[in-house]
Parts: sequence; structure tokens; C-alpha cells
Amino acid sequence: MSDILIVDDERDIRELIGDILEDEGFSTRRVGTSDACIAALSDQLPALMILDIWLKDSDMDGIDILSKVKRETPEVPVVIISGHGNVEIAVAAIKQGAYDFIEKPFNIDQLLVVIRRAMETSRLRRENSELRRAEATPTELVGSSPAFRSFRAQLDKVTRSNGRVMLMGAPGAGKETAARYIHRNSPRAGAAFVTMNCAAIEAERLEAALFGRESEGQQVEPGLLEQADEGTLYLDEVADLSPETQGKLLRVLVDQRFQRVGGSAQINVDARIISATARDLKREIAAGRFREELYHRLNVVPIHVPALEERRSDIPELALHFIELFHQAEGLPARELSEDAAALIQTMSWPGNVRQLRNMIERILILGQDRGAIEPGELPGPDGAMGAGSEEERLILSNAIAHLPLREARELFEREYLLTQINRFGGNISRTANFVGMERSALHRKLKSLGVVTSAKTGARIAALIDEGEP
Ligand SMILES: Nc1ncnc2c1ncn2[C@@H]1O[C@H](COP(=O)(O)OP(=O)(O)OP(=O)(O)O)[C@@H](O)[C@H]1O
Repeated sequence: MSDILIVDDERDIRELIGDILEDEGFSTRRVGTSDACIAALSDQLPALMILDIWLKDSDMDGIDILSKVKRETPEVPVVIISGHGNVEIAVAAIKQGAYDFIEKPFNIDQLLVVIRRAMETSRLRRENSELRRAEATPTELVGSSPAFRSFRAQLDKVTRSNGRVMLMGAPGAGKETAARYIHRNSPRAGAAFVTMNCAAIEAERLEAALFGRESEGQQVEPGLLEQADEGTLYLDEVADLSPETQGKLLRVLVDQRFQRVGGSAQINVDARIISATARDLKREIAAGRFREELYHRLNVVPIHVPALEERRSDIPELALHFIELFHQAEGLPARELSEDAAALIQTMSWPGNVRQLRNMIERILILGQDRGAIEPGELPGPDGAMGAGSEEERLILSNAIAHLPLREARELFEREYLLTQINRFGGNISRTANFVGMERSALHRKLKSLGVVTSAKTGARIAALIDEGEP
């Protein structure tokens, strides 16, 4: 049954609204002050709140309560009751996130219509966001470059064990995605995957968040560790834990059990811990910012998550994957990637890694053409590109290539040189070939042999061929 919290300082109005709603099959809780309202909210979140703007004998008025609710639990829809002549305030409340307002004196039908609509909208919004979350979480890890395959092989190995894993990699490289992959393919897949962002949590709240809370006569609030029982707890950005919270976490890892805040019983849980960091923890330890013992406890199996620059040939395949994802989930146009665009995106710099690529694709699909292949002109300009070949840079590179005796080093420079030139010519293979004095087909072959994919569709196949050709 849907629970509605009614907040009004006038008893008659509270009781009237409450009785009407109960007749309609809703359950209600009724309070007259801001303190009672806050207590009711922390006791249990309602499905909807009806809130009077003016509250006598209260520390907070309706607008203060509204902003607290929208900040802390935005999923609870709030319908404002305003007195006659307070419409301006009610409109301001809507701007702050209230769903709608009803003006006193109101008629019952109008009240019921607003409430039913608010409930329906909030249900749809909840379903949509759950759907989106499910769709935004890839069911597979996309990538077939040698670097990515060796990374995936390491993940596959640890899925079978139960050991703690530390994922180290640049922002947006796919650490959480990798952690979810491990969980989903492990014997723990049937239980929860719970995440805690260590950078976002304050030291005072960590204990309650991690261990939960209980008090006499009140409900027990299980913490993240308990929620992850038999499943996996993902600790994101562990390097950002304050020294104090590092100590607390270490204690749990050592003792393997804990007490809820306010409770006395020892609780044992079986949660696998996977942690992640974008920072160099050894350096953090040397600088005295991270506890070495915690590092060793968490870092049982270290896995490096390769940045996009270490696996450029995966970029077109990932771009196509995101086009398909946004097409399926959001109805955005299902476009192709032109050969030139596929070449160009491999030369760009991607400090935000897969997330940046994903955002770029989303932006292009929203703002760009409705159909046809994505062309280099739709990609971000030189600012988003790798050092786009100044004349001086080109000379340095070609001199280096001309004088380098070692084949491997020569290939490396050649690759960088060719990438720079493709970038400079906006991904246009013909113009690049012309400039570097090669036939177009020869340039294609050369790029393939250097691990640069010139066709998005065949990208995976080519990467596989290159991989097989490697020692
Ligand atoms: N191999 C992959 N295949 C498909 N999608 C991926 C892959 N790796 C990452 N993504 C997508 O890229 C985005 C960023 O990935 P994720 O959140 O896992 O990165 P992260 O390294 O945990 O980021 P942060 O450093 O900010 O915590 C997500 O939308 C994720 O779905």
C-alpha cells in the first residue's frame, strides 16, 4: 500500500486530507511540525509527501523541508499546499523541485488527480532510471586489442577465486565495469554488487554507511558490508579515504567482523572486496597519505586496467558499441562510423578514457545529423586531438625515423608519425597518403600492421589478426 506523509500545522486540514486518502486506499502518516516531519522521514521514506508551506511552531518551513528532501531523497515526490494568495511561493517551490501545488481551499477531486499523477510520474521515473542503469551497464566487456585481451584474461582468472582484487587505472578506463564483470562471472553473481565511493563519503558517516546502524525500538539499518553479504563490495577511489577511515576499514579487514553503530552484536559477513584507484598508491604510501598495511590487505591481486591510449585499436569498436547502446536505450539515431572518423578517433587524446568516448558519442548522436555515417567534421576539433602535428613536430619525427637503426623503435615512431599525420588531415586517409608519399592502399596496410584499424566494422577482426601475428 502506498504510504503518504501529510505535513500541515492545521489539524483539521491534516485529518481531512488523511481521511480522504485512506478512503481511497492509501495509508497515511500525519504530522504537524518540521521536527516530526524529519523524524517521520528518517523512520521510513514515504511514497509521496504533501507539504504545507507555512508551519507554525517549527524550526523549518515547508520550503526548507522541500530543499532538504530534494537534496537527500530526490525520488520522493512532494506536493505543496499553499494558502490562498501564496501562489508565487508555490511556483518558487516547483522551481525547487516540488511536483505540483494545490491551493487552499481545495476540492477533493483536484487533490486526488494531483496525487495520482505525482505517484505515476515518480513510478515511471524510477522504472526508467532502473532500466537505464541496467542498460548502461554493459553485459560484455568491449575490446579485442592485445592489451585488452590480456587484461580480460586476468579478470577471468580472478572470477574463480575469492581473493581481494585491486584495480588500478586511469579515470574512466573501466575499473567499475571490470569489477562488475568479475562479480557477474563469479559464484557470487546471485548476490548483490554494492559500491561505495570512498571519495564522496565523509569520515563521520563512513562507519554508519559501512557497518549500518541500530537503536533500541528502531529499525535496524544494515550497512553496505551487510548488503554485500555473499556478494561483492566495490570500494571506489580508496586513495581518497581519510587516514581515520583507513584505520577503521583496516580493522574490519583484519577482524573480518564488526558491530553496527549503536549495536553490540558481532556481525560476520562474507563479502568479497574489490577496490579501485586512479592514483599511484605506492607514491601515496611514500608520502604518508596511505597506510601500507591497508594497501597490502586490499592489494592481494593487483590488476592494471589499460587506458584507451594503450589500446587505440579498440576505440572504433567501442564507439560502435556506444552508438548501438544509445540507440537501444534512448532511441538515438543508429549511425555508422566513417572510415576517416574511425581513423581519426584513434589518434585523439582521451584523458577521460572510455567514459569520455562514451560521452562524445552521446553528444554527437544528440546534436549531430540524424542519419548517415559520423564524419570527422562532427568530431571535436584540435583541442580534443593529440598534438596535431606542427611542422616542427613532423620534422623531428621524420628525422627520428630516418636515423633510427632499431626496427622496433622505428616502427614505434612510424606509428606515432602516421597517427599525427592522420590527425592533422582530419582522418582523411587519401590526403594523409598523399602527404606522406604513399599509395592509399599501402597506407592502409601499413596502418593495419602497426595496429591502427582503418575500418570500424572489421576492427575486431584486424586486431585479432595482428594479435595472432605477434610473438
Ligand atoms: N570495456 C568496456 N566495454 C564497454 N563499456 C565500457 C568498458 N569499459 C568502460 N565502459 C563504460 O565506460 C564508462 C566508464 O567506465 P567505469 O565507470 O567502469 O570507469 P572507472 O574507471 O570506474 O571510472 P572512475 O575512475 O571515474 O571511477 C561506463 O559507462 C562503462 O559502462
